[in-house]
Amino acid sequence: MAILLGDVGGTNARLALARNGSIDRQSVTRFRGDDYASFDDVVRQFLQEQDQPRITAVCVAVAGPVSNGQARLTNRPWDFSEDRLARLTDADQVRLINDLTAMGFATPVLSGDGLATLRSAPAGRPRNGQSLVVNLGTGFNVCAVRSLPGGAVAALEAEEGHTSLPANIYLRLLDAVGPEAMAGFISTEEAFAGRGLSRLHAALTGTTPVPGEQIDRAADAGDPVANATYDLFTDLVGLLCRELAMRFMPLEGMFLAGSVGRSISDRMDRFEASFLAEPYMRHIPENTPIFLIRDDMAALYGCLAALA
Ligand SMILES: Nc1ncnc2c1ncn2[C@@H]1O[C@H](COP(=O)(O)OP(=O)(O)OP(=O)(O)O)[C@@H](O)[C@H]1O
Repeated sequence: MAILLGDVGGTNARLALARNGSIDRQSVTRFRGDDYASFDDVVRQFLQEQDQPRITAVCVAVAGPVSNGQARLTNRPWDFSEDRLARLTDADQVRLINDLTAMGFATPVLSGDGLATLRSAPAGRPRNGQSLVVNLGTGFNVCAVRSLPGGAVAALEAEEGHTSLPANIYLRLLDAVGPEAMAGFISTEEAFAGRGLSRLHAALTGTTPVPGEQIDRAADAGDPVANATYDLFTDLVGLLCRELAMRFMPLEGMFLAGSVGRSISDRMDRFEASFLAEPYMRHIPENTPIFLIRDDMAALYGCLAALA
């Protein structure tokens, strides 16, 4: 008997089994979305690889909006339904949740190697039980988290990636890339997900977009334009996180996540300079610690917590 857990992003899907209240690490498997026509195919293949265990419950985190037991990935044409998953797995209990909501549910259990402190805040700072997960991956989104009595948390759904860019970020980008290239930077997600980093690099080099991991490798190898792209991108992430700090007041911490989020973690001096640049109400970002979620399984922990 096992619980089936899933974390489905625009690029990757991770599946795992949980037994006796904890995730079986051996079972965690990553599937590339491009290799499958549907999520049902991924589930079938995973269960076959795991010798068809009896599934009692399912929770799948999806990178897209969820309502009435249905969900659709924002960055891949896959749809999900609790009823269909129940039929496919024979489980009695099936729950679909947003992937950032899952990350929010995971925040209380992340520790050790799974979490790095990128920026400390004063120990005696005011506390308010609020934190925020900020994911920069194939997509962009946030999850506001509030502690509840007894160690539980409330994790709020949002579609922050589909908000308009703040004016200060828009103007910095306009200055760097010119009006023609600005047409692509229409929303927060278009600027801050992986394709935003790629688009920025393409605009600065005058070439076609390449994946973020390629820009990251070029920057590590000392390529000047890749480094200039990362410097500007990190400045912009700092400005955006200042906006998010004002909107959500996450005095317990802001948790950066996603492959793109992880790739800026060695540029925290630049991040901090723009995070704290605005003098008005600076005490709020100053009192906000910044963490990096390094654990690839974070959303899976959140799925398990969501079934509890
Ligand atoms: N080292 C890296 N540096 C910069 N960008 C990267 C790096 N590795 C992967 N990416 C980019 O990150 C994005 C994938 O993000 P992630 O690995 O967090 O996947 P995901 O879980 O599928 O995303 P999401 O949950 O947002 O849909 C792609 O745009 C990819 O090109």
